[in-house]
Amino acid sequence: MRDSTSKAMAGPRPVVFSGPSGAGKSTLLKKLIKEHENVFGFSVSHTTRNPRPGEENGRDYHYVTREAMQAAINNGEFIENAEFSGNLYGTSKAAVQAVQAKNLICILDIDMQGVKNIKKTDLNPMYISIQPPSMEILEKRLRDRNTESEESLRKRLHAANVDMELSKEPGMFDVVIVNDNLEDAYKNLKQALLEEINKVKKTKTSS
Ligand SMILES: Nc1nc2c(ncn2[C@@H]2O[C@H](COP(=O)(O)OP(=O)(O)O)[C@@H](O)[C@H]2O)c(=O)[nH]1
Ligand SMILES: Nc1ncnc2c1ncn2[C@@H]1O[C@H](COP(=O)(O)OP(=O)(O)O)[C@@H](O)[C@H]1O
Repeated sequence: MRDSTSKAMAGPRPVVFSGPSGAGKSTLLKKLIKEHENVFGFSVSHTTRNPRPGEENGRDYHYVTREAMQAAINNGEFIENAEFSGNLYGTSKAAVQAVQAKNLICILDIDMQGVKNIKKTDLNPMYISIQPPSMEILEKRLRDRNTESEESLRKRLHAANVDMELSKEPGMFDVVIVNDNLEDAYKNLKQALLEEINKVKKTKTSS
């Protein structure tokens, strides 16, 4: 039996975002959080990859060594963790609690392994998949982003193929958004979250 009391106390239902690297998750999430900063909070993951130009420790990720991260995982500090493209990534319990303590909708940006592992927990989020219009467009966007080496690009494109296949499994996601035109994708995203956004706004104005 799941403990509904602790969930009710944990605040609004979290939202998990997944989809291939380069699909546009960060772009859409940043827009969403900027427009609704009193509604959404980002679960800041840990990673062993290096920060990209413009990324900030503690805001985009907690950048850590593999040794430190493995020790924290062994210590039971993570809800889930995964190896992606040669690096460790994970959601700490503290990252989610920090958002829930503010009574915000907690947003998780995680890969497919993370989605599968979160499904085994009692977090009970809504699952949204962000997909590119095609593999060709995905590759172009990833190349134009200019953040990856040829080796990393190859790994990401391979993972994207696997991800896009796994995403087709019925029931894996509550909502699938194809990010072709950015403004249209953003509108669809807001529409999918409208009910949850209104719920949070209502509790804020009535308290
Ligand atoms: N399982 C899991 N995946 C994560 C986590 N944080 C980020 N990811 C995923 O790791 C992958 C790589 O992320 P990143 O290095 O930021 O590259 P990008 O997706 O190309 O911008 C993406 O699919 C993210 O969704 C996490 O805490 N857990
Ligand atoms: N709808 C879109 N049309 C064109 N370019 C896009 C669109 N959405 C995102 N991008 C660009 O594609 C690249 C990958 O997007 P990003 O948000 O980093 O993806 P992810 O977080 O899923 O890896 C970025 O350079 C971003 O500016």
